[in-house]
Amino acid sequence: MTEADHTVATVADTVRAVDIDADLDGRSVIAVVEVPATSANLGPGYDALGVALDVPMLAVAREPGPQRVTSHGLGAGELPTGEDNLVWRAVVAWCERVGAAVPDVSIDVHSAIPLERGMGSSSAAAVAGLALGRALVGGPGGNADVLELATQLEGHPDNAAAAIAGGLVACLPEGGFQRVTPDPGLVPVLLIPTTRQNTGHARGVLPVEVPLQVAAANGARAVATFAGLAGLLPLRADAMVDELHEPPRLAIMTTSGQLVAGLRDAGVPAALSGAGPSVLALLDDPSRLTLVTDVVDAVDGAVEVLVARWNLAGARVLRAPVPA
Ligand SMILES: Nc1ncnc2c1ncn2[C@@H]1O[C@H](COP(=O)(O)OP(=O)(O)O)[C@@H](O)[C@H]1O
Ligand SMILES: N[C@@H](CCOP(=O)(O)O)C(=O)O
Repeated sequence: MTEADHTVATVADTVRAVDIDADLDGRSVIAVVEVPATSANLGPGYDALGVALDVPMLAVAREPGPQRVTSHGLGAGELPTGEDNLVWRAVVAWCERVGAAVPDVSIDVHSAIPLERGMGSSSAAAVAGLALGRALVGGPGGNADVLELATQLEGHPDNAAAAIAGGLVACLPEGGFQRVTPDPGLVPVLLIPTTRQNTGHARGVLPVEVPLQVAAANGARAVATFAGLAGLLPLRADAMVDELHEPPRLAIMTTSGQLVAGLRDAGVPAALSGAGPSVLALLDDPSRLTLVTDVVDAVDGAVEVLVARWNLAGARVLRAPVPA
């Protein structure tokens, strides 16, 4: 299966229907974790704000099989199957952190999170591996160690924090984050172009320095965006405007630029999702979806419209070994 063959919505249904207790080739299940997709930045909250969405990744550890990692769903056929796979590297990172021997397991990953689309696939993979490692070998509970290791693997904390805790998060520069429940009256809609954007590359186009006034204005809008998403104030389209990372990124992602501009012109709060190319729009009334589809119909390039829901649970252990 290639990503072009299936929509995120149909693959998400397939992943939700996976029988996580099924043996495979006689190899029984040892541990299972589920991790959500995420949308980071939310406009002005570069490397700081993130939300979790109901698009799942499942990682199932079984007795060892022919390869270390097998990917199903989105990413199958292109992701590494050996010890260089990010999910496995995260399992190893957790074991090293807690001083445990790395267990000899094979992992099946079932993912509906498309690669390099700005929906946090790499963070989900890292958090899945760390959570699976903890389920397999134990170690400290809480979020701190998982977030620290995921941030090391990723280079930024925003997706990882949302993937760990679910909901809406604000990451603090010195580490850690604060989480709130996003406004249940807001509907997150993802516009997912078929094109891809490697996050590392999209970080490389950003300026090293910005003027003080730009930084100050961005900070003000980030506060208004967080308050709006948390349901404390109405979410305004002009609050989600960013001047740090979106201008250089939208200059290299034409369809995303058209989507963001069209949505904001229509008064719909919207932002580049993560490093793109997907775009996140927020609707305070589901009937406003036609405003979104009108903008999508007007742009160049194919775009999937995914009406999503908030994920509030974050990373969950669905099966774990019974302690001896
Ligand atoms: N299911 C997965 N298993 C292993 N690695 C993954 C998985 N999903 C994503 N990755 C890794 O993350 C990379 C994509 O990360 P990135 O460029 O940050 O885009 P995204 O916006 O999707 O996070 C992939 O090329 C791969 O290396
Ligand atoms: N803050 C990061 C977020 C990247 O998210 P992704 O889903 O595109 O990996 C950034 O803007 O680089």
